[in-house]
This record gives sequence, structure tokens and C-alpha cells, in this order.
Amino acid sequence: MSKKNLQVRILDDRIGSQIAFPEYATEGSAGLDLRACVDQPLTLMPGETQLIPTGLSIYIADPSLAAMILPRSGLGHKHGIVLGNLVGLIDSDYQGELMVSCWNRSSTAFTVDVGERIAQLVLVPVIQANFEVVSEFDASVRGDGGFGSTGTR
Ligand SMILES: O=c1ccn([C@H]2C[C@H](O)[C@@H](COP(=O)(O)OP(=O)(O)OP(=O)(O)O)O2)c(=O)[nH]1
Ligand SMILES: [Mg+2]
Repeated sequence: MSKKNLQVRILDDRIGSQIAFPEYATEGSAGLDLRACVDQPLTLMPGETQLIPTGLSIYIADPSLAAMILPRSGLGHKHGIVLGNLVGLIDSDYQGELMVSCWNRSSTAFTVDVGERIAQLVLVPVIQANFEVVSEFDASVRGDGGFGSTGTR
């Protein structure tokens, strides 16, 4: 499969040795796991949120792309470790360190180990809108119906 070249900067010397460089876990993986680039294990108390560095920055450069940081399902479902911002959106012009807002939404403390895979990064296509202001829309079947307007069954 052809892959998109993406510029990456390694901001921490441990990446590539003590902390693995991100890679797709399988050929069909949509996400690259991001690892906690912390100096020591970090405990998130119930309800606590902390911003965790990844030791990496990327420069997507192309405005028709973005990256999303998403929770890992195992951590989220089994341990309640999700993202403080629910989803992280990485702009194509962002050049700073990739940061993961980790939220322990469970009722038990959770310790993130050095190099632990805490979230995943997915590259996604983006279409920027050019707003065309109109006074009326052409009629659609739905119109302004929403929020359950089509029923539940
Ligand atoms: O989970 C995240 C979310 C964002 N970012 C970085 C990349 C992104 O391009 C930048 C800004 O994110 P966003 O636009 O979501 O935040 P904002 O609160 O609107 O900040 P800004 O005013 O800088 O756009 O922060 C991360 O590193 N991790
Ligand atoms: Mg913003």
C-alpha cells in the first residue's frame, strides 16, 4: 500500500530506543499508537486529566490533511483512560509537540508507564469550506428536522 510521507521531528533522545518510534501495528491499522514520553510513571487519579508529551512533532503541511488523536479502545473501555478533549485535532500547520490529554474517567487510579501506548494518531482528509451565503436552500426531504425526528425504530 502506498503511504503518505510525513515530516516528523524526534524531540526526545529515548525515542527509537527506550521508547519505540510509532508504527502501524498491522498492515491494515488505521492508527499509529502514540507513546507516553514521560520521565517516570505517571499516576492519574480518578477524574484527573494530564497533558502527556509524546516526544514527537509532525508537520503535515498539506491543508487537505489533518491528524486526529483518538483513544485506544482497550484503555478506554477497560480502564476508563480516554482523552480530556475527547478527540485531538492536529492542524496541518501545527509544528509543536504532539500532546495527549489523558483523562481518567474511571473511579480507580491508573498509572501510565514510560513509553506506554496511550492514544492513536490517524491521518484524515480535510475539505476546507468556502462559505457561499444564500437566503434560502433548495428544499430537502429532511428540511430542518433533527434530534430524533425520524423516530427510534
Ligand atoms: O490533542 C491535541 C489537540 C491539539 N494539539 C495541538 C495540535 C493542534 O493543531 C493545536 C491546536 O489544537 P486546537 O485547534 O484543537 O486547540 P485550540 O484550543 O483551538 O488552540 P489554538 O487556538 O492554538 O488553535 O494543538 C495536540 O497536540 N493534541
Ligand atoms: Mg484551534
